[in-house]
Parts: sequence; structure tokens; C-alpha cells
Amino acid sequence: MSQKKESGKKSSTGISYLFSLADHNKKSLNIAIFFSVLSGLCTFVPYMMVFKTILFVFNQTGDMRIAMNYGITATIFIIFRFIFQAISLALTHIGAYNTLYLVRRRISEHIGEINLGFFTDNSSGEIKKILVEDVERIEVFLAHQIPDIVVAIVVPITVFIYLLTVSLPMALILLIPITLTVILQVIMGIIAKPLMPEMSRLLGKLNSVIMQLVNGMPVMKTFNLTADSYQNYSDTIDDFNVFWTSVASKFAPIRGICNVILESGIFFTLPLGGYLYLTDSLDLSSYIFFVIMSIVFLSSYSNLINFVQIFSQIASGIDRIKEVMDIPVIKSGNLTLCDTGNYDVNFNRVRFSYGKKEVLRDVSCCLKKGSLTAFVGASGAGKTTAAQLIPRYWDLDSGTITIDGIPIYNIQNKNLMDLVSFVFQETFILGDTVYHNISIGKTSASKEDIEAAAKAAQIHDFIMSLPKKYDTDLSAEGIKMSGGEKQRICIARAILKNAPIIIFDEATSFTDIENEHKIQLALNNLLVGKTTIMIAHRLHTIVHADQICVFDEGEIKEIGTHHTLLEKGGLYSNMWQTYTSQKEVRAL
Ligand SMILES: Nc1ncnc2c1ncn2[C@@H]1O[C@H](COP(=O)(O)OP(=O)(O)OP(=O)(O)O)[C@@H](O)[C@H]1O
Repeated sequence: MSQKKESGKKSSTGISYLFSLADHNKKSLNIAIFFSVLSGLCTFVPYMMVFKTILFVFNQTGDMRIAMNYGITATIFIIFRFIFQAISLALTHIGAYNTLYLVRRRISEHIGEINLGFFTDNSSGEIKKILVEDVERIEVFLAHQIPDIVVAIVVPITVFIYLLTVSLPMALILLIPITLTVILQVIMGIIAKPLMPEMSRLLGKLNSVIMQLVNGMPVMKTFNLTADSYQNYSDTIDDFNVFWTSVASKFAPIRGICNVILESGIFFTLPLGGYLYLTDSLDLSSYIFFVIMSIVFLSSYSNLINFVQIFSQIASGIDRIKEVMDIPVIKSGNLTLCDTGNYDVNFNRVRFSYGKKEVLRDVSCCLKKGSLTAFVGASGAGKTTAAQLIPRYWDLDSGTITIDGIPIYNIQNKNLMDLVSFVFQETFILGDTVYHNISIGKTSASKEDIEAAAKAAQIHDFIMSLPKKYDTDLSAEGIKMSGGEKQRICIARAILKNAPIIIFDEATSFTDIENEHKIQLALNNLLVGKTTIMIAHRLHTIVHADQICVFDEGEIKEIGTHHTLLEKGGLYSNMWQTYTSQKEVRAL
């Protein structure tokens, strides 16, 4: 995540941060942990009854009722174990889903308050990974793994304490395999720690390239390319493969040794128990009991080990969530511009860099209320960036941008968003009805207002041809829209929003005559009386602009009307000549 962050604030990380996010759900999670402890204790009791039964058999007291009582006690505790487990699971699921909801809501609210540039700086694959996968892992962890972890801790500890009361040396010898595996786990932890960031980087990249591959499939097919030919995709898969192979080769031997140690409990209890038995320091029943319990004890302990890996995975996911939550929100101003404002937009010596790369230098221009300003220039000259600075996609390095004489930083964020409409080149269509797609522009709009906006955007006839007209779900099977139709839906949104400042990023595609004519009509309806910036790629569309700002390498090199700039014979005039000669060639 490449946003500038506030430094110095040290706060909790990993699981403790997760619990701080869980907020009031901590209570149900804590109660769930309590029931897990009870369930773990109940797991142990049947083993105790087994021991007592062995003693009974060896002592041969002959009263079968005693053995029966042991059996009944074991059964009751097994039943209670499941009851407590069920209560615990129910509570962890309630706590987990509420936490999930809370975390997703908090992330969404937070990213709604940071610079909009966050979404252009970070690929949708990375953001999706955080919002979907990392958050989803919290559910698995809180709902399923916490109860399992608690049981995995409680059972070996209780069993061990009980074993201490039966035979001190026999219990203590079980600490040898435990100590060996702890040492091996610490070694694995040390090896794993530096690998975790790389693992999440590769996973994020993998998500991102898979999304690109899926989105770009139609284009790839037209070029007869396969997934193998998409170099970035195959490189990322290879990197991932190499990474996991190297991780596996590091961990497999250690993990193997751990498993062998944990499976060989009797290797320790058998000889020592035999010796103690032969020297009359241990009775036969206790000896047999220890041989059985060494297997139970070490296998319940091995469950605990499995959670070490899960812990580090969840912790790195939570750290990524924290990274997003730590991105500072943009400071909102407190002024609100009234509806009847002037809405002149002024750029005054604006400088802006992406990291160290300076892309705008001393940009100054004045956009009068109700006028149309075209931003033209070579690709990468800084046109889009300059326009995006108005609704605070990013904050300026220096200089000011004012609306009606008020610096944008002094205007309330919400008000600023209300003042500006962006019609992007890349259209965004929600998987929802036409009504909802247009009403993004103004959620309180009536159906009549929505239809009026669609009519003004020249898209009403198309909508009426859809199976359910305005109620058609645009993501439904069989609904196909052209690029021009999608763009006119976006224009309808902007018409409905009726913001006084419009930024229109002209699409270079969808250039058929009919569509271009319809878009022009739609724009005539959208732009009337508005302060407009048109980022233009096809110069014939802006010859009537009130002013044209010619961008070159991050600076505005020329400002004027089409005619004055042609007369000047400078940069714009050259661009125009190149453009018209290309058009003539295309027309041939
Ligand atoms: N999010 C970003 N992070 C880093 N650099 C960026 C980002 N967006 C744009 N740039 C760089 O900033 C420079 C200006 O880009 P910008 O998109 O503003 O140019 P443009 O004139 O609008 O180009 P085009 O006509 O191709 O859309 C380019 O060099 C571009 O690579």
C-alpha cells in the first residue's frame, strides 16, 4: 500500500490488534473461550476414568458397580464436552461474524475517507485480497480455530498435571519430546518470519495477475494467446512455485523430525516405565496407563503445533488490514459552498509528484463558471492527474486549487464530492438494475428524475429495449452493452447528480458516428451551465471549447482558444496538424 503514512504511532499488532477490532464482540469471544476451557477439561476426564478402570481391573475388587460408575462418569463428561463445545462454537460464530461485519465496515468507512488515489495506486487484486481473503481468514480463526486452540492448550496441560500426580519421573520424561519440538518450532518460526511478507506479496500479485488474465481474456483470445503467453502471469506462477518449493524444502525436514518425535511417546515411557516397574518404583497399572497417556498427551500437544503456522498466517493478514487502517484519512475542511456559488476553479502554481516522480510543475489556469476547458497534450503529460487533484485524489505538493476562491482543503469532503462529477473513460457498471446504476448519482432521486436523466443522456431508448426496462439487472445473462451505451449510463448518473463542476475524460474508443453524435447530445445536456474540464484525445471534439490548456511534460505550455492557438503556430498547432492529417489518412 503506497500511501504516505503518519509515523511515530506505535500500536498493537497481530492477534491483539484483531481483538481491538472485535470491539464489543470480545465479550462473546471471551465467554466462548471459557466454554472451550470447560470442553477441554471434559475431554480429559474420560482418560482419568480409563486409568481408574485399569486400577480397578488390577485390584480385582470385584464390585462391578464401581467400574460401571467410571463408565457412566466418562460418558457424562463426553456429553458435556460436546455441549460445551457446541456453546463455544455458537458464541465464536456469533462473535466472528459480527467482528467480520465490523472489520469490513471499518475498512470500507476508512477507505472512503482516504485520498481517492489509493484506488489507482493499488491494484484491485490487492484490495480484494485484503477485503475478502484476509478478512475471511478472521472468521475461520475466530469461529473455528480459537475453540480448537483452547482445547489444544487445555488438554495437554491438564493431562500433564494429572500425570505428575501419578508418577513424577514418568511425567517429566514426557517433557523431553516437548522440549525438542519446541526448539524445532522456534527454529521454524525464525525461518518463517522473513518469508511471510514475501508470501503475502506473491499472493497479492497472484490475485492481481489472475484478475488481469480473466479481464483480458477476450483481448488475449483475439491475439490467439494462451495463459502461457501472458508473461507476467506465467512469471508470477513460476515465482510462486519457486517460493513454495524453497519454503517446503526448508520446513519439510524439520516438520518430519517433529512428527517422528511426537509419534514416539512410548519410546520414552516404555524403557523408563519398565525400569521403574522392575525396581518397584511404579506399579503395573500406572505403567500401562502411562504408555497409553504418552500417546494421548503428545498427539493433543501436536494439535497445538499445527496452530503455530495458522497463527503466523492470520497475523500477517491482520497486519495488512492494519496497514490499510493506518493510512491517514484526509483532513476535511469545514466550509460548505452554497448551491448558488460561483464555482470558478483556479489552479495556482500547482506542483504534484507521485512519490519522487514530479508530474505537475507550476500548473496555473482559471476555469470560469459555466465554461468548457479542454486539457490536451501527449499521453503522460499530466492532464488526468491535474483534473483528479480537484476532488482530492491526492494532495498537492505545493500551490493551491480553489473553488469559488476557497482552497479545496478548506471545503468539507462531502461537499467537495457533491461539487464535482467525474465521467471516467473507463466505465463502471454495477451488477444491479438500471435504476440503481443511474441513481448512484443521487440516491434520493425519484424514478421520474432517473428517467429524465436517462433521456437527457440519450440512453432511454436503449433501456426501454431491455427485457425489464429500468428494472433490468445489467449483470444478468444475455444483457450486453456497448462501450458507448455504458458511457451514456455514466453520463446519465452525472446529469442526475447535477454537480456544478464536471470532469469528463473523453473515451478514445466507441467512435462510431451514431454513438459520437449521441454522446455529444448527452454532453450538451450535461454540461450546460457547468464548469467543465474535458480531457480530450480527439481534438475535433473541443474546437469550440472556451479555452484549451496544452499540457506538456507536466506544465501548461499554452492556453487559448482553438483559433488563437492555431494562429500562434506552437505546440497545439502542431498537434492539430498531426491530428487532422491522421484523420485524413483514416478517412481515405
Ligand atoms: N497512480 C500513479 N502512480 C504513479 N505514477 C502515475 C500514476 N498515475 C499516473 N502516473 C504517471 O504520471 C504521469 C502523468 O499521468 P497522467 O495520467 O496524468 O497523464 P495524461 O496526460 O492524462 O495521460 P493520458 O492522456 O495517457 O491519460 C505519467 O507519467 C504517468 O505514468
